[in-house]
Amino acid sequence: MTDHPVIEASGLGVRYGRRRGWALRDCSFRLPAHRVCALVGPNGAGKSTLLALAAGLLRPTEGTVDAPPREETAYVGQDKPLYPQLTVDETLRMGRELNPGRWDAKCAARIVEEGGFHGGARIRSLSGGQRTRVALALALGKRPGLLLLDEPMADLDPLARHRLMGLLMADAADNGTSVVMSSHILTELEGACDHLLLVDGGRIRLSGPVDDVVAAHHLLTGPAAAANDLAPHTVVESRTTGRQLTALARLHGPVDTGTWQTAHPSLEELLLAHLRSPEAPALAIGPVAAEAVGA
Ligand SMILES: Nc1ncnc2c1ncn2[C@@H]1O[C@H](COP(=O)(O)OP(=O)(O)OP(=O)(O)O)[C@@H](O)[C@H]1O
Repeated sequence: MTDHPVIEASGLGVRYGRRRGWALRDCSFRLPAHRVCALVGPNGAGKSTLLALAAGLLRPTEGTVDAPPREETAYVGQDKPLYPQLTVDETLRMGRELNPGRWDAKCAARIVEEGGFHGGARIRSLSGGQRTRVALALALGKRPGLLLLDEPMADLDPLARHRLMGLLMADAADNGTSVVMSSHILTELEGACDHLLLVDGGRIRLSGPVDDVVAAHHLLTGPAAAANDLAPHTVVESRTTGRQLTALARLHGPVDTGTWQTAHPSLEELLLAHLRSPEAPALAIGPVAAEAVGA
């Protein structure tokens, strides 16, 4: 495993037309190769835009993005474009013909077989979740170095999602695939992803290895009257219930453990706190271009 980046962006910005605002602005980050990166953010944050840039489907309005060439990249967007008149088997055959020399027929067939539908079924007769499965089979069958997934599991039932996620992660680990996956299902990301990119309002809010980002935050619980104690720290979010205050913070020195109970947040707690506090200072851990680094 090496730490060279699979995607590197510098001052990246996208505007969909002159009269529109910036969908992405001043985004600088490095995503390490051979890792699974979670791309998180509210609706309209810029996640799909970022994935389309990495896939080479969109050109930046400003800045640069370096990513592997298209033949080494598989991209599964939200609107999985399959040919409705083809059967599942014909679709996989097309995958093989389009990817000579690298097509992994076994892997693609396994993903489809787990769905329990017939290879002779026409794509148009499949449900949304079943089509997602075929799109993922096409993407993984390509044996990509970089797999870009835009909310891949959104229309799968919980069991199918759980199984497919397991298969995807095992396959990525076995083959050293770099994965970037956007998702709104925060619980799904915990344990599955080792790198994090949180985007909000077109800007990078958090970036770095998941463990390091979590370790950089503390959940503090203490008396509301002692709120001033938190002044030296970066408070992402604080809430008061009666006389008790709970805060998610990045500490810049010791806290009085006689007054404050401290614990590390779960990834979900951390992400929710940042999503509720879009004005909190950004944090970048690891090698990134200087402009992405915040408090
Ligand atoms: N083709 C387009 N033309 C014009 N504006 C667009 C286009 N695609 C995206 N946008 C705008 O760019 C911004 C970012 O959209 P994007 O789809 O990247 O967000 P997202 O984080 O993927 O959202 P979601 O979670 O809802 O999928 C939004 O304000 C959106 O309206």
